[in-house]
Amino acid sequence: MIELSALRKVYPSPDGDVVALDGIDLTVERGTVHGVVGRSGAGKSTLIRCLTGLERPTSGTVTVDGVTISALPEARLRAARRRTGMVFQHVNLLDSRTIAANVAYPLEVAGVPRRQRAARVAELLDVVGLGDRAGAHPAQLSGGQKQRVGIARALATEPSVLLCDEPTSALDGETTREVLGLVRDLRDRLGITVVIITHEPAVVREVCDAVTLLQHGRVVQSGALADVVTQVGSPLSRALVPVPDLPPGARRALVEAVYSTRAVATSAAFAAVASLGDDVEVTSATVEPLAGERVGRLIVDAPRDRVEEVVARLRAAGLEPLAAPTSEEEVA
Ligand SMILES: Nc1ncnc2c1ncn2[C@@H]1O[C@H](COP(=O)(O)OP(=O)(O)OP(=O)(O)O)[C@@H](O)[C@H]1O
Repeated sequence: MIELSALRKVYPSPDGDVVALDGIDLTVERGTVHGVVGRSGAGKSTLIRCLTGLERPTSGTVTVDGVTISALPEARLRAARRRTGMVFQHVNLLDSRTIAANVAYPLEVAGVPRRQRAARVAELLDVVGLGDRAGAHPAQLSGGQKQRVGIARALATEPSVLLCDEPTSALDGETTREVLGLVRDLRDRLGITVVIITHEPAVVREVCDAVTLLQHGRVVQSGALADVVTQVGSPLSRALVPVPDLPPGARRALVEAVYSTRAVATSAAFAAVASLGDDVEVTSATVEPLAGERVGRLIVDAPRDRVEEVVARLRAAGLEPLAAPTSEEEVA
């Protein structure tokens, strides 16, 4: 489990201090995949660096599996770092070494004897599905395979936490799904805790159990995926369940609504709108598979004097409605 408490990081600079993290309180449950999203400069990388102990917080604490990383002296920090594996956007493998030798590298550094190392590397390559490529060199691998080697290397020292910084942004859609499938598998088989920084809503939808949105170094929204997306009008609901652009032209008043298909069938949601008559219509809608279920979001266009009636009807049908939503926000 990871616990951040009142975490603050200030970088001094000649033009004045830069507050990268401004009082972060966050818990990541053991054995879950937690996404961290936010615009460029929101503080995501700083957060990860504080988790690895590469960066010392200005104040506040970082605790990983009961060890307060932020309070450890330098000498003990190195051992603690082995408990956290890092995966980056660009894998940075040693080209002259085989895949197996790349995965073995952190074990060499940790002083693990040769025979033990070989057994562990074989096991790790099996875990990431590259057991038959041990003797290949990085240049012979696809981008997705390289990323899997990076994950195997990060797992070499048996970390309890895997920190992933934009692990799939250099990969195409199919390969992204493959790597995320592996992350899910690691969570399920090894019970590992994963923190994944991403700017891609699809990554959060596909693999995260919980998600946190950062803005200017602060937590704007955080929680289990199924909960945040059904908070109507919230930035994560809008980013993770995006509806197509509203058609141009005159609008009367808008009502936004979200629903989990576990509670409300999409046909029932549309029937509730239809029951309001011809002058109330769905102007944009989507249903996204997410967190093991499906979440729908729709925007209803209605005459201004019927907004309250629309909200009441949608609520009675089991949806979470919001009158007069502001414009769609881009958060990721
Ligand atoms: N070493 C540093 N010295 C000074 N300022 C820094 C340093 N590292 C980060 N910052 C500043 O701290 C803020 C947060 O940066 P950070 O890299 O954590 O954001 P980010 O959300 O990861 O952004 P990106 O998505 O672009 O990587 C930014 O304003 C950045 O300019």
